[in-house]
Amino acid sequence: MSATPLQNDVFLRALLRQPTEYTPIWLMRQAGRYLPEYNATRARAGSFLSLAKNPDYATEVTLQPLERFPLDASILFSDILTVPDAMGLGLDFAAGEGPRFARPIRDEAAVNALAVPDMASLDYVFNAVRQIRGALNGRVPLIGFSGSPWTLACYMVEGAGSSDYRTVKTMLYQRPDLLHRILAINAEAVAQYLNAQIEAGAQAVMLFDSWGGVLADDAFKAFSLAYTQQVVSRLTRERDGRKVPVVVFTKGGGLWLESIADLGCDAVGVDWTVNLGAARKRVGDRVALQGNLDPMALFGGPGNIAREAIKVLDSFGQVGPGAGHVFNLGHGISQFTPPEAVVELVETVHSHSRRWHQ
Ligand SMILES: Cc1c2[nH]c(c1CCC(=O)O)Cc1[nH]c(c(CCC(=O)O)c1C)Cc1[nH]c(c(CCC(=O)O)c1C)Cc1[nH]c(c(C)c1CCC(=O)O)C2
Repeated sequence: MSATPLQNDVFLRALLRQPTEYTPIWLMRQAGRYLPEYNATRARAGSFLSLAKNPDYATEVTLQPLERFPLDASILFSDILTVPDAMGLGLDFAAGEGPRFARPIRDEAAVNALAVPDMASLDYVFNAVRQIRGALNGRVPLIGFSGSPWTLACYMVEGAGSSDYRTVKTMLYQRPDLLHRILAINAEAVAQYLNAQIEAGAQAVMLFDSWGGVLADDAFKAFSLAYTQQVVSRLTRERDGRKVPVVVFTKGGGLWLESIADLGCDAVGVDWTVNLGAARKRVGDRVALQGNLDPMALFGGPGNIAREAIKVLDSFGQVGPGAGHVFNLGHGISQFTPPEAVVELVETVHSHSRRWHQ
């Protein structure tokens, strides 16, 4: 990997709770359908999957939001479902629908046949990481990511998105042994996958536990948290003399912030239902926090977007010694977001946050 020094490491320092002059910002799903240039590249590629599997296209769309907005981090353009795809489940994105697996894991025979995939089958992801690092040339850090073992299991068992998670929860309550076997395989696969991204040049990594929040309290601990913990404990935490921060984002995880902060990660991502100031009191200075503007606040129109962003910054408050805040949305940006809304958001966060960093 090239040794180009980072020109902007505010994001990495905030995650590590080191002093910064302002609050860094990036947005979940910052490369995506709300950008006309993304839609143009996807049309050339033919489909989402051919875009994501081609490192040239993946590099192009990763950089698109950075050309428009002065964001403080970039995120690998890929998807969390690359791992189950590499396990042979047959991923497909039907037009206008969400993801779908041709061969979901529904019974004991399918669980018996499941294994950690050969990481060589995910080389297109690691090649994209290397190529993006080259194209970034030190502008901002690159975030690698994966789904959490539980969130991946949701898609693997359901075979698609779900409104009630009935299939995977049926397995959870009827045959917890099968679900535990899937989760153990996922934890090992995710750890290898993230370590290979770090090896290829990812400078921070994030685990998306997008469906942790649908679980009952005890089930969250046994089926989500325990396996995220296994992943975090297996990660490479330093590379080329720099720490590689780990962020864990659990959508709907507000009730379990203390437990998530105790995983050994550097930062906890929070959705918009959480009061950031209260969250900070609960986790103390054990971890940095990332979040948490309601993505729909970007539909508020001029002035109102700034007002809502300021509320988030003021809720976190003074970013003194040992504290860290990375501004983000509480979940992915909507495909209907007007790009001008992001201009106002980034400008507001960069300018208003300075008063909290003195
Ligand atoms: C659950 C999940 C998925 N994928 C992801 C998650 C976790 C985050 C979350 O909770 O939202 C993660 C993801 N997916 C994508 C990224 C790219 C990086 C970024 O810019 O943040 C990331 C980090 C690209 C994508 N992944 C997908 C798109 C849209 C595909 C398109 O271009 O048509 C993008 C830009 C497709 C996808 N991928 C997934 C779904 C449910 C869908 C369909 C829904 C939708 O269309 O928004 C699974």
